[in-house]
Amino acid sequence: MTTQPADRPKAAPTASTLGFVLRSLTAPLADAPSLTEALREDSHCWVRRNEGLIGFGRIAEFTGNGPERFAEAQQWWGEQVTQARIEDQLRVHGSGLVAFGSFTFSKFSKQDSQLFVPRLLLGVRDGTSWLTINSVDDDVSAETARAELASYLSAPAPTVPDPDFSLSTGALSEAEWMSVVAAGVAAISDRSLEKLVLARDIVARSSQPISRSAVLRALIERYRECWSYGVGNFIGATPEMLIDIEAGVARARVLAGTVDRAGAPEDPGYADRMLMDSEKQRQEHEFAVKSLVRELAPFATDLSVPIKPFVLELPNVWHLASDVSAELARNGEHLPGTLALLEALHPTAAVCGTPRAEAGALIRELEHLDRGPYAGPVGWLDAAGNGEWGIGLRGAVLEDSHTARLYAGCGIVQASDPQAELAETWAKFRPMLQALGAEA
Ligand SMILES: C=C(O[C@H]1C=CC=C(C(=O)O)[C@@H]1O)C(=O)O
Repeated sequence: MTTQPADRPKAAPTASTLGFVLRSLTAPLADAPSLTEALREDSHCWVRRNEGLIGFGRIAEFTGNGPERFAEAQQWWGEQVTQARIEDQLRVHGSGLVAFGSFTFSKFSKQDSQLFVPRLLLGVRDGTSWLTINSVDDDVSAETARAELASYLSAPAPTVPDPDFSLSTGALSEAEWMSVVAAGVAAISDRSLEKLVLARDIVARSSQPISRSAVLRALIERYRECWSYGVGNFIGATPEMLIDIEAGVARARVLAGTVDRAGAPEDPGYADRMLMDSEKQRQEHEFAVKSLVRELAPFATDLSVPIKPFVLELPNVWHLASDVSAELARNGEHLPGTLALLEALHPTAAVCGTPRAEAGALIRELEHLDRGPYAGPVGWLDAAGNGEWGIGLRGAVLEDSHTARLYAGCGIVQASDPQAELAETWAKFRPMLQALGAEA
């Protein structure tokens, strides 16, 4: 684990042990640019339906890995928050001191998990816009915040050259991955495993530099129902909400069960028949809902779970979806820590399987893939325990200026067919391939 203010060497102590404190000022912003207008190449991003957060710069950060990554992040964040001086004139979801974060799917990942405090944050919620400026020790004013925003925005949005991509398989070829799926199906029969999620990666290389902001803008505009995220080099648009915590109420959108819209007949009943009437899809979905509910229940006083799912329509696919909500149990004044909650909920059976431990072990054995942040929690949290954390799906890691590694996975149950699952991964790669300009 390393914890440090962003501009100091990696091994530096935390802000609080150095004796300085974070200061955070949130003020309303008149004449704010739209979030997509404000996106710049290195912006941090969390946007859905043109609302959310765009951040600039970093003033403090945590990186860590291994089994303690959530606990260590919680400790780091707790230290920052205890000492922080926060002036929040708005008190809406996303105002005040906020950190962006992304956690790896696996405790065995060689990649880092991260939490960081941006220097500046532009927020929009329910028609209100605000600007938050964070600093270490110095007092900063709303005028400084506005001047800094203007300076960030004076950097021109990059022009997007005609992209020219070549695609290659990642850890496994398509044939190898299909045999992995077949092995997964066999294991379900042999090992009293009920569901397993198997993923694969592909690599998109461009002869031109990839514009991170152009890709995010395309995702925000096309995938309005999804949460478009850009946290470090991990970008995407996820349709799945692991947990949204606002004033003690937690909400999740659980997804599992997929039908490709490409080539689907123009028949209004088609998606319903393929999803709601399919025992395989309903079963796959049920495992995901049960896993979320099982882990959320100990933290909740009141859980509301729909009796049956609905069909969520996205530009690329239809999914079975269930919106779960809960009142979080308080310990005196205190709500459960956001990161402790994330640690308990992650990974659900939408991205791992049932039972969780057996599925996780089999994923490691079969996939030959370090998932990195793919299928891990991605989002933001504030000082009071609010936050929005999606499951990092339909995304890519920008490995360098010309290379994006894309990930997609599928829920495997006894009735799964490897060829159909392979086709489903292509439907799930589509949002990112189109946003990159690598697919029409
Ligand atoms: C694992 C992924 O999707 C999950 C979420 C929705 C539907 C899924 C499915 O039908 O398999 C997956 O559980 C992915 O997009 O990589």
